[in-house]
Amino acid sequence: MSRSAPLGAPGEARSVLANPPFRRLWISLSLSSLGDWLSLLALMSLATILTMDASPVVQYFAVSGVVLLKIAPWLLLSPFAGVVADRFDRRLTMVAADVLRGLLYVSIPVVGRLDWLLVANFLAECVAIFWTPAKDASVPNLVPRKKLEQANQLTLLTAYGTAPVAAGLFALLASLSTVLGMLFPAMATPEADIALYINGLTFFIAAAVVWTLPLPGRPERAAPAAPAGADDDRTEEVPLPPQEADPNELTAPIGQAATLEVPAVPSEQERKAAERAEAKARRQEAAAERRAARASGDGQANPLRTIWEGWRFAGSTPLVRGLMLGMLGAFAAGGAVVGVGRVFVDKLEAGNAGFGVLFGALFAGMALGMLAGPRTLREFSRRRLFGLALGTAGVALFFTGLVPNMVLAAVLTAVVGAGAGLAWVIGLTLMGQEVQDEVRGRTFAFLHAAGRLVLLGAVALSPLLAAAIGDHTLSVRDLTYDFLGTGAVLMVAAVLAVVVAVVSYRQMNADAGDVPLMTELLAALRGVPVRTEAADGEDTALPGTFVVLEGGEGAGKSTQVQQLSVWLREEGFEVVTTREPGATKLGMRLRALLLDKEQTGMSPRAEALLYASDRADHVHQVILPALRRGAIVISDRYVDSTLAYQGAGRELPSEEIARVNDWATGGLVPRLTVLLDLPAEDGLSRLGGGTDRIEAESQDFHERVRRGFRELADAAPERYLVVDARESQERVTREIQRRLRPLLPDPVPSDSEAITGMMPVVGDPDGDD
Ligand SMILES: Nc1ncnc2c1ncn2[C@@H]1O[C@H](COP(=O)(O)OP(=O)(O)OP(=O)(O)O)[C@@H](O)[C@H]1O
Ligand SMILES: Cc1cn([C@H]2C[C@H](O)[C@@H](COP(=O)(O)O)O2)c(=O)[nH]c1=O
Repeated sequence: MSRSAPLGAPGEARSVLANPPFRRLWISLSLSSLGDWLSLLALMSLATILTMDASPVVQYFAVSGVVLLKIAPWLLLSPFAGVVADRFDRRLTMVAADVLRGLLYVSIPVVGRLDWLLVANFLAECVAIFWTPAKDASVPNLVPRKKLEQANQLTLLTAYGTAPVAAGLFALLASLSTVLGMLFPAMATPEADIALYINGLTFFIAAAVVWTLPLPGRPERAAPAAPAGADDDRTEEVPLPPQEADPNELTAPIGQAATLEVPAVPSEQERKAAERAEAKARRQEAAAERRAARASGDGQANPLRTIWEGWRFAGSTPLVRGLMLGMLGAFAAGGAVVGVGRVFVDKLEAGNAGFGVLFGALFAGMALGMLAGPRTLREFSRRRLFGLALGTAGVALFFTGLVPNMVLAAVLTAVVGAGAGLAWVIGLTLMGQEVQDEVRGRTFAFLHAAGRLVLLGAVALSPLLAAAIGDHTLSVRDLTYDFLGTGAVLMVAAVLAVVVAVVSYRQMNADAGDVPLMTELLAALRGVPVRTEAADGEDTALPGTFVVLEGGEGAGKSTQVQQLSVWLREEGFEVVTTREPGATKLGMRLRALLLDKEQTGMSPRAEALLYASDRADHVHQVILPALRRGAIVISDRYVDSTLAYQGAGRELPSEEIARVNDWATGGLVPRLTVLLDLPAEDGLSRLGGGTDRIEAESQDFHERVRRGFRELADAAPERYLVVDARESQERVTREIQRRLRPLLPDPVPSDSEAITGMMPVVGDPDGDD
């Protein structure tokens, strides 16, 4: 994930709010949230007042009915809401939803009956279901990616920060009820009625504000015909004539499609290549149109299919899976707290005041977590922080349940709130960044639906569980311990939160590089970065697969790169083959310098830095763009070559080389490194013709290089495949295929035909399939 400056300083909040469209959305969200909380309090109070003469059971059901009817629609309608958010004009959806909700809330005091209160409350919640994913999915359309975290912090701050404001407002209205009753004699319950009118008004204002937002008419859909250009600003993809190319003209690695500035007077070969590329683009465009028509029938996509796709997506990437799991675990734990919280406080003999304190501590903690957490841990990996925050909340909750003491409970509840708030803001941010616009609405809708289901289940089951466990007093000699059923439920919820935190941490940390957690945490607390952008967030969630072939001279790397690329393209993948040094324009110049035998006396450090410099450009220009669009990148040499040649060969300290290269590459680590292992003598004897500056080094040097490579592979066997390069070429290829196959993504999705078709096949300079 990119390092966006978290909120916490006024300047940071201002920088997000300086964006006028987001500022307008935020104002409308603040108003709607304030209205929502106010209406909850007003409806519960109204339900109590309207059932004043009924039995306590009816009164209990009336009040809890308000809450249940707020939750139930989410279970029924959420999936459809996601489709609406992804298919329809999000601005219109939000405006219509705000107006409808405003009308419904205003109608409650006008009608003044319990049955209509419950129905209108239910209907308003049904409408809110369509509003929420439309809003969630719109935020990334209004703010730059790097500011998403701040934007989400602000919207969450509003969502929860307005709760105490609404409570204060309602309390004020309640304390003025006598005066209000005199001013508005027609109102039976002036504070609740006025709260509901205010609520209605906030929704009308919100609708007017949203109407002014510059949201796209319909959500952006991925353009299947031009995926390669989606991430960068290239204008034209032209297949290169690989080997004959003039190094000064080309910026691409071997056999790779690259961006070319078409020369004013193109050569015959370039003209043909451009014609072929144009013809291919036309074919791809036609195929994309056919696919789009097939997918949408008469322009209308099948909603069930779209829902299914959204559902499948939610579980298809470790990151989203980890996030979903973590957030749902948090809902379950939160539901248990809500379910037993009031009784728990009673058992501590703290009554309503105590409940108020815990309520306040939770919200204060959440605000602190959302605001200060990302700021304090600015340098910490967001993927790791999510699980860590959740785990911290779980541990605090465990001790809240274990130690039945009101003061301690208040402090620990604040910690629970801080952890939950931090996890929530990070979770939403990561989802906003990682989930494609096309399915973002559905993903958020599923999160809301599943979250409410889990919440409802936890709220309903936790009191039963507490009752089943019961309260016990344990005595050991003079010591007694009150073991509360409610406390036990909190501990169970805490264990669940910790387990979920660990699982989601592991899922999301899978690609996050190998910086030890404590090292990173301590560095982050000191404000020192130990990770770089590529090692975290965005770049580790890259859809592509990065594979490197390493080995000494003549080991067969280029041969295997070629074999693998042919195989993978046949399997339907987009493949980018590349090499070091010399994959970019700058790299070609560096290569010429580095391998020039005339270049005598180069210092080992300068040599290492030049290779690292070539690599930095390579990663930035070639590797990352390809990985971002989902390609399989196969590189002939990478960081290990510097560690082996300049580290072991030139005897430079390997930690220093690793550090420089970590910085140069942004921490990008290959998914698999294949080491073609061969005695130096055998490899050198395979090379015909003259030698370059490095090949010309002594046999001792090359033997040290070989040992260097082997030590690297031995140290991290899970990331390496070591192959005996004396075996036949075919055998070596088969061995690599066997190891690589399980690491490959699913076979190409139906609409990526255009992607694979676009890439030239190695050995086929035409670039045609
Ligand atoms: N498994 C093998 N057995 C025998 N010869 C091989 C094998 N693999 C490749 N060769 C031959 O060895 C020579 C060097 O192969 P290749 O260029 O693929 O090696 P390389 O590792 O890329 O070399 P360099 O160090 O120059 O980058 C070529 O002539 C190639 O045909
Ligand atoms: C990436 C890298 C390479 N080298 C050396 C190894 C080779 O002798 C040449 C590259 O040429 P080839 O095409 O792979 O034969 O450069 C190095 O010393 N350090 C590196 O980081």
